[in-house]
Amino acid sequence: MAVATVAALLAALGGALWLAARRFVGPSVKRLHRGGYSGLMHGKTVLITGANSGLGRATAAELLRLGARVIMGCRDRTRAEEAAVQLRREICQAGGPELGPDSSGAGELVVKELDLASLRSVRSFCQEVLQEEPRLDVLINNAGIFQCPYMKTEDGFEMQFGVNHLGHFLLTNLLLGLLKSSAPSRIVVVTSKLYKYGDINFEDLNSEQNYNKSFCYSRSKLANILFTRELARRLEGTNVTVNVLHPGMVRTNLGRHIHIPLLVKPLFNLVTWAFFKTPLEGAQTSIYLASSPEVEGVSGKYFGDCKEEELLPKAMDESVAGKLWDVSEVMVGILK
Ligand SMILES: NC(=O)C1=CN([C@@H]2O[C@H](COP(=O)(O)OP(=O)(O)OC[C@H]3O[C@@H](n4cnc5c(N)ncnc54)[C@H](OP(=O)(O)O)[C@@H]3O)[C@@H](O)[C@H]2O)C=CC1
Ligand SMILES: CC1=C(/C=C/C(C)=C/C=C/C(C)=C/C=O)C(C)(C)CCC1
Repeated sequence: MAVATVAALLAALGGALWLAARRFVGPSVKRLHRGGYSGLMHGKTVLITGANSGLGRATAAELLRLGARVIMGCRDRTRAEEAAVQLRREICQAGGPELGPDSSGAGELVVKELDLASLRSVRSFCQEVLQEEPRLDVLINNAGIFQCPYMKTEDGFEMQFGVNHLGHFLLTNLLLGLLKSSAPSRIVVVTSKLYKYGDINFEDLNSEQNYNKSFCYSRSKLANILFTRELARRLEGTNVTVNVLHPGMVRTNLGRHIHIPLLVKPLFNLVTWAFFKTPLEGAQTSIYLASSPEVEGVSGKYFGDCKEEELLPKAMDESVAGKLWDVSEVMVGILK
């Protein structure tokens, strides 16, 4: 009995040590712009959706540090203001420059309300941006919702397809004129490797016949890639580029709809701590595509860990991408 207990304790200790070693020795992405305030993004305006949490927040922090004017497009003003206050404080504590338009080399944070589950909200957000912003250099379509129970957006779309694809589809289209007039400019789209398990089933895009939350997430992320490729084709010759990335598995709030029994939670936390990237690690490819001179002029490509990667044929199907574009135009009501 005593031997069994000691063996179990040793196994648990060994397991914990192995997980800790994975975290600290395992492969991690290098921080692209280490410390310092290079001013690389000075004079540039960047709009990030879902910038109050996870990858969006980490991306905002880094681009702010590089001198950008960062517009945080967030659905909850209170959560967004809180995040903005924290981001400013973190930069000041790290010895960064004073934030604000008057201090040289400093970035600036602007919070604006944007609910991608409401076409009305997307339209009024864009109207405000077009009225107030003379330029837009980078748009980062980052916000996302993952495996929620069956819900519909204000306009009756299945929630994951509505927020992850359709909301961003309308947003991007309404801001294209400003991006074009600010060229060279960039659009960065955040997808997931889970796109592999999705298909664009045109006959039931709102999943009214059958709802599978994993399939719907994957379908929305496949839509992000097809959208990127079709948009890149349409933007040829405009000096506006659009690329798509997967961040890897990142420890964020994305899993909020996954129910994990209380007893298993500590183990789950340990595993995600060991195997998942931190938000700052996960945000590196977004930051790279938004700011690096290395990808100037590159468009329509898929990236992971700051390198181009191959896509499955279904994500490169031009006829599906074209049809999805046409159907999305009708769904969001921008058909000319
Ligand atoms: N974490 C991961 O392992 C992976 C993440 N991704 C992708 O990364 C992106 C960022 O997710 P991540 O940072 O992980 O998750 P978080 O949940 O931490 O952040 C998601 C952000 O999207 C916002 N959001 C959700 N719904 C809406 C809406 N209706 N309107 C406006 N904003 C909304 C959230 O706002 P609020 O805080 O108010 O809810 C939040 O700011 C997503 O597109 C996700 O699919 C891809 C692969 C893996
Ligand atoms: C860390 C953590 C969680 C987060 C899970 C995440 C972040 C899931 C990521 C999903 C992926 C990989 C999506 C790919 O597109 C939970 C479930 C809230 C439970 C507590 C610990």
